Amino acid sequence: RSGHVTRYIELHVHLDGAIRVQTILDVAKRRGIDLRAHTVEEMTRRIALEEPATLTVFLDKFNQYMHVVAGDREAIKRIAYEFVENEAKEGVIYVEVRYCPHLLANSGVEPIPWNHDEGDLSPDEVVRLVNQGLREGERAFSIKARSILCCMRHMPSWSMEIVELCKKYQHDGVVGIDLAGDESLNCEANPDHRRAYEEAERCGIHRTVHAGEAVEVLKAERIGHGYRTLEDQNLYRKLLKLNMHFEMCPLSSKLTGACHPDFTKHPIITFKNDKANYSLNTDDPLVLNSTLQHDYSIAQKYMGFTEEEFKRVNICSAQSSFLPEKEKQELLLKLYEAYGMIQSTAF
Ligand SMILES: O=c1[nH]cnc2c1ncn2[C@@H]1O[C@H](CO)[C@@H](O)[C@H]1O
Repeated sequence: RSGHVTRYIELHVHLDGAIRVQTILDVAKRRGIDLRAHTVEEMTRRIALEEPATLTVFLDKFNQYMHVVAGDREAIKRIAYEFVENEAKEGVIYVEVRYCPHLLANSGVEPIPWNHDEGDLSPDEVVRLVNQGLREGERAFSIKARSILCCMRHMPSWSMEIVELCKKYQHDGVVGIDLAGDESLNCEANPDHRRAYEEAERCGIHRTVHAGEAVEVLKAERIGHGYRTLEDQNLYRKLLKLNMHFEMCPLSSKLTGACHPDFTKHPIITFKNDKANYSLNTDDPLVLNSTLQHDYSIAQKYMGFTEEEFKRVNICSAQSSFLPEKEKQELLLKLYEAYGMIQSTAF
């Protein structure tokens, strides 16, 4: 992409949807797991979604590889570390990465996911391993990484445990809670999810939710995607007035079938024209076989984005990040400097 913006913030990306294919192959080999795919190309073809499908088909792709890394301490830490390296290479200076600790554990989780036998890796230790990987990555690549823990729509019984983990690690890398998974399961009002979000609010844990209806019920501060809020103009106007932040993922919205595949008619264009508060994100670069650069070039090529709008988007992202106020101001200052909006304070 031609242009000047080279410093980014990413707020909506799934750690388990952002693993390197080579890492999956390496871990499978070490653990003696037969993947029936031996090269990065073969494995990528197996995982990647290339044509528009449904969210259900999209989420099914995780079945191709999650069993390889789940329950494996070394793999989980490595994934987190390499994730930070990937983000740094893309020019990201601050990222909030999300995942569900229960989906990577093999003990203290009911049911144990991915048909694994019971082991001894608990969701709590998963969070510690991810934190370690992220922290080492931060030091090695000089960027900042925080995490968001995901409740899963189909597993309301995990949600209270997730919020307890958010509380436990609130001052140790975890900045928020999310509700992810298949949106055809219409379950914002599920009492377990609801109780978890109430507890999050009570304890000052920041809240984002995949899908927009959830603002009132779950007291979300940000909305994952939310393209369809445009279909309800009253809701959309209300959210604009509230300065609600929308985490937009261009390529993902097409391939998960959330939006019409014609990017030139994409809802993001309306959000842009209305100068809404939103970010541009990859969502799941592994499953989409994509990069943040690719999402930005889609926005530039098909949605009429200018460098000015890219700057505004990243400033909105920093402002809507889940960082404490002081760190948020530091991050904003970095962006203003990178975008030539103030004189560098370095000298
Ligand atoms: O675009 C998405 N919409 C909803 N759920 C998702 C999406 N991408 C990934 N996940 C789900 O979130 C879990 C935790 O990271 C993933 O395991 C996947 O099941």
